[in-house]
Amino acid sequence: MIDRLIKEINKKQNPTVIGLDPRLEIIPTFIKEEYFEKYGKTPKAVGKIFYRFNKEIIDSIYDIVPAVKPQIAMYEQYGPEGVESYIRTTEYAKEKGIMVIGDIKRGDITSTAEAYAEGHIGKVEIEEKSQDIYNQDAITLNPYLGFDSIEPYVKYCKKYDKGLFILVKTSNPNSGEIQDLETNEGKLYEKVGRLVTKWGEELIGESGYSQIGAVVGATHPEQAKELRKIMPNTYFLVPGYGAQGGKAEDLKAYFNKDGLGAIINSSRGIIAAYLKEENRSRFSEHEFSLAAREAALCMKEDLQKNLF
Ligand SMILES: O=C(O)c1cc(=O)[nH]c(=O)n1[C@@H]1O[C@H](COP(=O)(O)O)[C@@H](O)[C@H]1O
Repeated sequence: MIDRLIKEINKKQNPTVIGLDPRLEIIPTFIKEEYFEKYGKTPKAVGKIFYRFNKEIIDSIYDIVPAVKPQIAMYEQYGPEGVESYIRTTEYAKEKGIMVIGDIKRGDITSTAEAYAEGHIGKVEIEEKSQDIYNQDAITLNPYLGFDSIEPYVKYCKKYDKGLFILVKTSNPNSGEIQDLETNEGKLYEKVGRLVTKWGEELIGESGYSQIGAVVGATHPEQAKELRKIMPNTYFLVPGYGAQGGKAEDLKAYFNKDGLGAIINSSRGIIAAYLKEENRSRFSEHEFSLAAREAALCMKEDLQKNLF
């Protein structure tokens, strides 16, 4: 998976991933009206609305961006119809040749992790067929339960060429409360970084990077510098650019000298670009996907200018 991702990043000359985090308040009114009229104000309508919105976003960016990262909470909150919308979205992204990082942030004991792993990055046996239900190339995981909660996923990474991005230093303001605690081996996030590196050693691909990556927030460049040293073969998924205040000029430390090693995420900054103050007079709500494309190209340019 990591070799495929790097190939896409190189091909598109763009180390970014667009977050597909739909919320009703950012969806254009004309889309909401269409489906609310047909299905009433129901979870079914919301599922259709999200898919319609995502499909147009994917159509507008699939040729310039290597991957999308749908955040499953936005869909799960609407029950089965929301989850169906998530699955249709990942299916469509794959159809358009764009990679999918499923932001599912799971973490549980081995027996439960087995089910999560089989369902999300393995194949489930139904009707004598094995099926990849969620169409994800990689997923995010929470490592707080230790290696026996991660191991079940590793098996499927090997078997089906999938990847993991494990939370090491998250972007949120309170991340330090636990992640920055001092241990006898440095800060906790450094210790977790070393563990993730060790877990990934047996999954290093041709590119020299492991299929087991790490999540390192764009809002913590100082910590990223330390982690980059500890984790030379680990790819960083870097959320927090844009809406959370992460700036391109701070992101150099997340990359290795080879110009690889990190993929930067932006969700609201791209998919809700048409709602930005400066864009309101330039794009109508019918042009939300044009605004998203322009924002994705701006992000690419911003990174290229400041990083390489
Ligand atoms: O794993 C993640 O993707 C993640 C980790 C983290 O430390 N911080 C973080 O913001 N995220 C996710 O990245 C996305 C950020 O969205 P925006 O702030 O809108 O760009 C959301 O889907 C978050 O759930």
